[in-house]
Amino acid sequence: MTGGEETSVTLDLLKKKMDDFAKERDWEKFHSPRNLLLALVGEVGELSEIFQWKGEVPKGLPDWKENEKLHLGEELSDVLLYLVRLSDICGIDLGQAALRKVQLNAIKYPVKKSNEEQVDN
Ligand SMILES: Nc1ccn([C@H]2C[C@H](O)[C@@H](COP(=O)(O)OP(=O)(O)OP(=O)(O)O)O2)c(=O)n1
Repeated sequence: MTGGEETSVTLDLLKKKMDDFAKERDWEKFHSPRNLLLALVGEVGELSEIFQWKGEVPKGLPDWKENEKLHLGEELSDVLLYLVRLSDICGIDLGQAALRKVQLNAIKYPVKKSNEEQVDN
């Protein structure tokens, strides 16, 4: 189910691939923040359609056919690629921003406190 030659995929590599893709087609004019956001939301919709009406599905999707998983990978990728591109076009370092957010989450939800909350619930 691999679609590329790269062994290590980084956000920077995906950013570069999207930039090359747009430049080669002279599509940079279409990749405005608003257009990319709308494209991203559209792809989230396509991703949601895959799960729509299925009810809850077990982790790992053991009963799914290979072509269904391939399709899921494609829609997840569209979401990721537009998110990476939107971040780049907005001048946001997505990797650094996400790392910072993980740290903020840990401060907001300390381990001990969240364990106590689980017991309370
Ligand atoms: N102006 C565009 C159009 C497409 N893409 C790239 C990013 C996405 O990864 C993918 C989206 O392509 P489509 O709009 O053809 O969407 P799908 O691949 O989901 O096809 P469909 O909507 O027919 O299922 O192509 C892009 O960067 N800029």
